[in-house]
Amino acid sequence: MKDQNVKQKSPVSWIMTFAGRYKKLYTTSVAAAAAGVVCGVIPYFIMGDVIHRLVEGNRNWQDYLTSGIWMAVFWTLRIICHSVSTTCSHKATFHVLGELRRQLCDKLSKVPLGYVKDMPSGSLKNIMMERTDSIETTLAHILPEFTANILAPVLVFLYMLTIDWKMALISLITLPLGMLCYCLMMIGYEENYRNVVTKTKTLNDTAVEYINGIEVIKAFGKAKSSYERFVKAAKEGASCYVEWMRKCDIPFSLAMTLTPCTALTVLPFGGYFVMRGSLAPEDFVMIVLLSVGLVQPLITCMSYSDDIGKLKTIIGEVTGVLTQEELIRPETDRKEPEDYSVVLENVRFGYHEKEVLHGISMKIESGTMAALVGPSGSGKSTIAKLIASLWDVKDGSIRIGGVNIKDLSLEEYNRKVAYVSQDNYLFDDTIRENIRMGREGASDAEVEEVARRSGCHDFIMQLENGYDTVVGSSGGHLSGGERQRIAIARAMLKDAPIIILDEATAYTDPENEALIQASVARLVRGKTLIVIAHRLSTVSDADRIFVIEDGRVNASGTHKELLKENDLYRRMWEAHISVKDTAGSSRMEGGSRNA
Ligand SMILES: Nc1ncnc2c1ncn2[C@@H]1O[C@H](COP(=O)(O)OP(=O)(O)OP(=O)(O)O)[C@@H](O)[C@H]1O
Repeated sequence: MKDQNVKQKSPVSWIMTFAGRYKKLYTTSVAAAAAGVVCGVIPYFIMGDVIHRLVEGNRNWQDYLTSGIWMAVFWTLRIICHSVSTTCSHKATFHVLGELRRQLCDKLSKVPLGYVKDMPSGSLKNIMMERTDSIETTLAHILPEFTANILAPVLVFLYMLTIDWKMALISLITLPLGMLCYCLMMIGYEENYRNVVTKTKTLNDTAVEYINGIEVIKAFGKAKSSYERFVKAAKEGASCYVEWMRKCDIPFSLAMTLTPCTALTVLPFGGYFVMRGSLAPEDFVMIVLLSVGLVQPLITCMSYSDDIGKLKTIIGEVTGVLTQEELIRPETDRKEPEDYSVVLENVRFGYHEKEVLHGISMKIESGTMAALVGPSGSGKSTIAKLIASLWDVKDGSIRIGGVNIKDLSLEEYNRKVAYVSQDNYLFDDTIRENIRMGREGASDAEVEEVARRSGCHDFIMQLENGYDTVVGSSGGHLSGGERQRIAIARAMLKDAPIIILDEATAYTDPENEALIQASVARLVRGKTLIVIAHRLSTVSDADRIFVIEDGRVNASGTHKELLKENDLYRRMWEAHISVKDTAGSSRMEGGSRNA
């Protein structure tokens, strides 16, 4: 399905877009609902016939018994049809919801990382879970019940026309008045509903932020102000809803009172026609009975307009996600890279409107180690993320082994590149499974081997359940350094030919960092390694160091060359050495004090 096709569709065709091979179930559901309506109306015809026979003086009780049995049969059939109809529509609806979530999940893996990161943390989850769930009842009931509730009064009205056309029309007099009141209530519906949705979203995002940021909130004594923000959002959400409901009160009550009042017109006019002799008393009784059943289904239909409004808003939100621009990639590789060299040619990129990379060009030979260094905010991580294909360049190109990465499929590309950042996410699973995520199907022995070689086996074995220790949500049961080491082991298990380490050891103490570096160096031998590190000593033996300043490559070369030729690098190196010296001497001072 092309996502663009999802845009601007009516709710029914939108549902059908996701129903796939379950479309037939919806068709069956509607057909069964229609059959149920016919079965539900036939007893009225039989009833009319019974009244006629009674008035004509028929005293044969067997005739009435047969009519009663037929009425029971049709009512039973009506219940069976209703049950078939709802079963089919529910089955189809659960498939639609499943498909919807699958497409949303799939979409998130194809859109640029920035889109996901820029959304408040609660919003996407809210769209995928709560909001999608909330349309289940509407989706399951709308098609069969709308059909039934429209078709039934139409059939009843047609039947009334055959009895007495004037009385049939008279029975509808209050309907337009009721509808008018209902329409008045619906003025500004979409805007009001959107308003409620926005307020609910704000409340949701505030709650998620409050929970996610609880550590900072406590540490900085912000509990009161954060709680107040949450309460304010809750109050605004509630008052916006109450205000809307208050506006609806009078027109809604009038609509609900006027619409079913068929008796107001049918009784006086019918009585008058009977007295004048232009309407048979038995037809009058029948018209009164039918007029009662004429309006109720229409009221039920009107009550769906609320659900349809909600459905439209949710369709808008879901299509908003589904129509997001994806990273432009083919399904399969258009060309096979010759090697694993990485070349950036005049790359320009910006988050939103602000450009942060202003024409970056660099060449990293296959199988070598390159380092990106530079002041904070100069664009190092952005370059790494572009190479890892988390965003698309705005201008220029990135080539792997001579092939533009836009000509490589995302799936294949992900196999070729392993990216480890400062904040690698660990899933709430065991350490073993978190490492195994690097290569599906890796054996326990392979997982342990890579952990040993990445220098995390020892600390894992000290945990209560070793490799079977569950790391908690986002790896919260582990320290920052431990999380990073596991993320490195996971990337090493992937065994990708290009490895990007973006401050991957930032949380690790210098001793452990040196250990990890040595392990990584052994593990990545022969691969292309791109490292970003603030501690310059950890990258001084890189084959090539790129000095990034303000979104541009200021210089490149080996450590020795840059020390000799580049002012910025020399200053950074001197600052790094003096910090190291200070840290070293204070450690020594601390040591002598302790001695
Ligand atoms: N998601 C984002 N949205 C908007 N601007 C961003 C985003 N990520 C980074 N930036 C901006 O882009 C610029 C480059 O950031 P980047 O993280 O690439 O720098 P860096 O050199 O890696 O910094 P550091 O060494 O501190 O990690 C900065 O001005 C930063 O504020």
